[in-house]
Amino acid sequence: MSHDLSATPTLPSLPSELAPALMADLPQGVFITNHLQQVVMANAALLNTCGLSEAMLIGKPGDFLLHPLSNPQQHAAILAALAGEASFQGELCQQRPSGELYWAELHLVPLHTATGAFSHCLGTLHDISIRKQIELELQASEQRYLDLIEHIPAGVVVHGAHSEILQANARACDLLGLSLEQMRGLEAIDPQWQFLKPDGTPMALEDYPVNQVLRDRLRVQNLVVGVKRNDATGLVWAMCNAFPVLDNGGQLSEVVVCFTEVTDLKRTEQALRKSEERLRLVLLGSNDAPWDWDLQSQSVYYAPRWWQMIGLAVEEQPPTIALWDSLLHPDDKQRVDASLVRILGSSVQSFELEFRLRHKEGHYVPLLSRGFILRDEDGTALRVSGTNTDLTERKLAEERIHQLAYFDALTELPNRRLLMEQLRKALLGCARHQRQGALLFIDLDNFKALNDTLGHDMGDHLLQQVAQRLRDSVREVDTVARLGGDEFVVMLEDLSEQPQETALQAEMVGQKILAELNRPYSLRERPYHSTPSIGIALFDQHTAGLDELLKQADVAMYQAKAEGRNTLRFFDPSMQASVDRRVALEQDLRDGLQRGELLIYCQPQVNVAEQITGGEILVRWNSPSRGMVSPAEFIPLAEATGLILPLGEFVLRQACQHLAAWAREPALANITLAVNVSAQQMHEDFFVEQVLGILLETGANPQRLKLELTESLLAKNIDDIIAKMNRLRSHGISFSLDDFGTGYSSLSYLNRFPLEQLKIDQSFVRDAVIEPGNADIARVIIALADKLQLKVIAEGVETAEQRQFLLDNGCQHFQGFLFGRPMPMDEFTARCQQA
Ligand SMILES: Nc1nc2c(ncn2[C@@H]2O[C@@H]3COP(=O)(O)O[C@H]4[C@@H](O)[C@H](n5cnc6c(=O)[nH]c(N)nc65)O[C@@H]4COP(=O)(O)O[C@H]3[C@H]2O)c(=O)[nH]1
Repeated sequence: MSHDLSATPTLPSLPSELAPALMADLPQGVFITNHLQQVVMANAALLNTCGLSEAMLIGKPGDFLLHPLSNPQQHAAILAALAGEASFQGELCQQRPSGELYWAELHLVPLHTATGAFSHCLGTLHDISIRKQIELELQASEQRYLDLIEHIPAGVVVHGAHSEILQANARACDLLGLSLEQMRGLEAIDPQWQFLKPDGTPMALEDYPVNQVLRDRLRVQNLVVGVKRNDATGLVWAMCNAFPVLDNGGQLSEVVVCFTEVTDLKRTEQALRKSEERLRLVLLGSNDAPWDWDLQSQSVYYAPRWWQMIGLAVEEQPPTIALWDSLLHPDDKQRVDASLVRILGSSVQSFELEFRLRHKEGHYVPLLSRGFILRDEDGTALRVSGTNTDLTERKLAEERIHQLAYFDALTELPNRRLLMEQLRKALLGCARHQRQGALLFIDLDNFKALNDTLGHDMGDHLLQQVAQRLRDSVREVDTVARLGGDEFVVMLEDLSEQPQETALQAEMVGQKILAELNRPYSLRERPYHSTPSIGIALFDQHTAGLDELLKQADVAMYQAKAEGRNTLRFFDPSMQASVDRRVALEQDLRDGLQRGELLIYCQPQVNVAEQITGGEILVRWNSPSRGMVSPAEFIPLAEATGLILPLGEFVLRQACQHLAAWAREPALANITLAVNVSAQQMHEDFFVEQVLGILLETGANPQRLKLELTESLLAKNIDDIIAKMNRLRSHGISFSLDDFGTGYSSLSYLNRFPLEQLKIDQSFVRDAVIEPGNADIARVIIALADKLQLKVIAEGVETAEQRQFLLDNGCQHFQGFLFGRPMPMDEFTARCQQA
């Protein structure tokens, strides 16, 4: 501000008249004070700047420069300069008389005479208000900028064009662990910096954000760097954005680097990555197959293991939910689809479902699918993720455990435990279906002797063969179990509703088993003969305890043993008695057939005019010991024992012989005989040949032979039956469907059978005039026959009223006591001849 006096110039000798003129033209304010510090001269520019007139200034002291707003130190320096002690240069705040403040730059230079005496002081005053204003604004702006960067939450470092740090805010100092003083001047290549890449490895110098900008002059955006600090904090992570600042000439002048700390984020990310890695390893090791289903976009992700589980290469097919659905086992589909709809529509967060998916090789893989559901605030499912676990091994293990727990290891038959469970279920089934069942307790005779003489090995071998034969002797639905040792149990379910019939069915199976187990065995190439003793107990919904039932069968088995072994016995004495009776009847029937005790009767069939058009052949058994036995009694027995085959053949032959004999008599030549054919006969391979053979042998006219089939016969092996009927039909034989309306024949394929006639069952006829329901059925049958272009005949017509009803409804053929009971053939022949 003030200068050394020795450096001040001396006043040049200037013609005094030139000085005012010179000063008047200067644009700068100039004034001169004398050694008394009075203003002696001032130019117009000065007066203008100060807002003073010459009168206000000339001759006045130079203290007009001392404005109270300016610095007191400046005042002293100005006064010293005016006194010639030193020069002055400075910027001061001044005030015009109008009160207006302005800034001025003041230069004061003391002038000396040639002898060195102070004579004058030369002053220049320049209004710098505008410049000052700009400077102040710049300062304020600078301050604002500094305040701004100081307060933003990011760290900001400003580098110069050579990477040296010019400025840094407190957040940057804090983040980088250095004070502003330590930072200023530091260059980006300073070894104090140690930056790391996102993966934690050291970052190359040229990749430091500031160096990238210096090199490329391009922004660096969102670069994550790790900063190693020398304090306890260790490593911090920051997201960096850096950009170049260019000067007016387009040259890079600064690089600004902004840091946002992301240490927490980075740690979370690292933790997440670790957790993902752990999850990946766990999944790799766990064998589970992850999947993910975005319900909104319907996009699905299946992990490689998912594909592998069902034998497909990854994405061998488009990964869709439809693919999964198409691989579902048909038996699981409905359940699983319904469960998913229910689960997604509810508020549950997780679920477990078991199902099977089709493997590429065709088999199904059992899977447990565990899923987690992501929902929005309204509870709508957005996404489902989970894993599939292959249950093959577990299922096999469960099966093995089940096998061990419920099956006998030697024979692989169910053991006592499983038998008891099945028995419990069977008893419940009895109550539901009103059907009875039977328990057959089978014990091998003399098994202990075999074990003792030939060894346990042979004993085991025999038991295995017995098990197989038992299995082969019963239906799929029946149970064969081994209780232990040589004790077996066969449980028959769903037998008849009638105790007598149930006993018969059980006895049949028992006989079959007896016969099967009596066949010779081969024990290691050695022939062996074994017999069983069988005890039978029947059960129904009233049977009390399982153990009690088993004991009854056991007791019956001991009874069989006591009665000489190799036989069967019923627990219930009345059952036993009925079985005994039945066995005797069977033997008698067999003998009776041999001895010619069977004969045929015929019942007339008439038309509307009550003329005999034919007759139904009905067999009779004239037993010397039993009298005339009804076919209702012995036909079921004949069917159960297979005797129906020779019996049926006998009846057919007898009928054909009569037809052949009648052919020559005009009164009889047109009579048609209907012969009942049982299902067993029809299912015999040679049946067609047998019928044709009898026709050939007797010479009967096939046109006069009608075969009566029952409805139930048409339910099994339909194609075979149709083929046989067609062959017989092609020879002129006709068919009538007996007992129509009592069976379950499906009307939908009735027209596939080459029938000629439907026979309305007598039960509908009997009550047709009493019970409207039966009348309706009879009407429907007649209408149906009409629709199918079949003839219709009503059987069991006993009254004129019944006949009239049938006639009124369109039935034109009748059979029943009203027209004649079944009668011996001679009688029938005579009646036809009389007509
Ligand atoms: N209440 C009443 N009954 C009447 C009337 N008209 C006829 N019947 C009886 O009804 C049965 C009609 O024979 P089905 O339905 O074929 O029923 C026959 C048939 O299924 C079977 N059957 C008879 N003979 C043979 C045969 O040679 N072979 C086969 N497989 N079964 C036969 O035995 C069943 C019973 O024969 P049957 O005792 O002779 O009994 C005959 C007959 O006597 C009537 O107006 N009122």
